Amino acid sequence: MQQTPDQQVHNLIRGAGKARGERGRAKMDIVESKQISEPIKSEAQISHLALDIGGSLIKLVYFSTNNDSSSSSSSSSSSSSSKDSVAVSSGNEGRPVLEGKLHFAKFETAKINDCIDFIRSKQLRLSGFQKHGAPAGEKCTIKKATGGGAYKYADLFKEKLGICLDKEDEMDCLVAGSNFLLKAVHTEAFAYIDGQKEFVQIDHDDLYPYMLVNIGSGVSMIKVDGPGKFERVSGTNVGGGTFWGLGRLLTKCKSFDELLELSHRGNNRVIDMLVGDIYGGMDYTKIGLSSTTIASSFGKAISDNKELEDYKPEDISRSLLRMISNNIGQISYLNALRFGLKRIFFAGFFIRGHAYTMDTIAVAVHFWSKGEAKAMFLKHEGFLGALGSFMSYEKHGFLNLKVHQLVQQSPVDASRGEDKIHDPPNGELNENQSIDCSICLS
Ligand SMILES: Nc1ncnc2c1ncn2[C@@H]1O[C@H](COP(=O)(O)OP(=O)(O)OP(=O)(O)O)[C@@H](O)[C@H]1O
Ligand SMILES: CC(C)(CO)[C@@H](O)C(=O)NCCC(=O)O
Repeated sequence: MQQTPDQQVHNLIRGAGKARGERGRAKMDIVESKQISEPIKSEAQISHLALDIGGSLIKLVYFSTNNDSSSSSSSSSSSSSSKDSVAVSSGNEGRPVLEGKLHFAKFETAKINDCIDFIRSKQLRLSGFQKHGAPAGEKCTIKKATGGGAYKYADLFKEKLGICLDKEDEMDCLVAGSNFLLKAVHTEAFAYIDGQKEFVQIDHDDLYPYMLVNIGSGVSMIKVDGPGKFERVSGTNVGGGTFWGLGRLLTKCKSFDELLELSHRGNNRVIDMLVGDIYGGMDYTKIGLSSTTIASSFGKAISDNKELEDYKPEDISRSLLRMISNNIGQISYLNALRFGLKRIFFAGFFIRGHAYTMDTIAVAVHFWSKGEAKAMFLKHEGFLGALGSFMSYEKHGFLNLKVHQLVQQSPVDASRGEDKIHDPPNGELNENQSIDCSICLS
């Protein structure tokens, strides 16, 4: 009988373990590159899959081995494998170490069948762990999953893919994903200042406490005090779902990216009521408001005597984006102030690496904090929950993950003021989102 790629590697690994007199599962251990030796070659790939099924989007993180020697880590001492073969080395105490990448993909939750087809096409459902005590003949592989959809769609995944979703708490996963990225990926965090991205070096000894603001469909504000130590201190229902929902109704846009794209060309002053509109063109200096400050989002629509059709969709989009980003920036700052936090990391797919969104949030935080607090953003903004879900394989002792810093690619072209991110239609994100790493299997 022909074996799946995953089975081939698992068998290979079992064989390698036996040859060294090992039994069953290995313990968790830190994989140091100097411990990697004796490369073993296989023509197989292996994948661990973790999901975050949110109100708007499903995010996937999965590991696959390199099938190209050129992509194996330069920090590893494992010798290169031939093309189409997998570099499998033995780590500490002969435990198998696989060189590869963490890949990222996303799908609209409303199109969950596309996600199911993707998982099927990549054979991602095959790798995993059999459920203990499952009746003979009942094939069910366990996958880590978080987000509300891990509950809502559990039956669908079981029925269509034979996958049992092992649920992990959403806030736990967001925090685990954020801590992991901030520590392991040195080009992860950046500030957005005057239209430029500036990478922020994270001091591992001075990371906590910080505020994490995850802007998904709704918004969660989490005070993070350490690994696994956090409190969700606030949230708001005016989030990414509000922008996309209202924007779709008001502009007839067919996709989120189209709505975002429109905002590039729009002018919010056509619809927003500015301080100057109220004060006859003057600043209100006494309370620190310039004439161009928005006094009331969408306020001009009261008196313009116009119908919706009379406004340009691009102006509506810009006004809406500004209103929501500004509001989130302000609430985040107020919560940071409650706890004396100076650093606020913004994540979630609402941001979408979009210049105007980041600029508005950063300016709001700067303005309200009088420069005391700093807004920062994350390269893998929308994948915190999915990464945290992936990390829980490690937490439960199934694998040990080590990121290779040297081959981590630059996330964005910092010279570009306006980033346009176009994902391929099949949900997989571009190469520079993937993270080179190795995993030590248990
Ligand atoms: N292609 C897209 N389709 C729909 N929304 C998108 C898309 N790209 C970005 N977004 C924005 O990202 C938001 C979803 O972000 P994210 O995936 O982080 O949250 P979620 O997990 O779906 O939501 P929640 O955590 O509240 O359940 C959407 O509400 C929308 O504003
Ligand atoms: C309900 C969740 C946590 C689901 O991800 C998210 O959408 C959210 O944080 N909403 C905001 C809810 C509130 O605190 O008002």
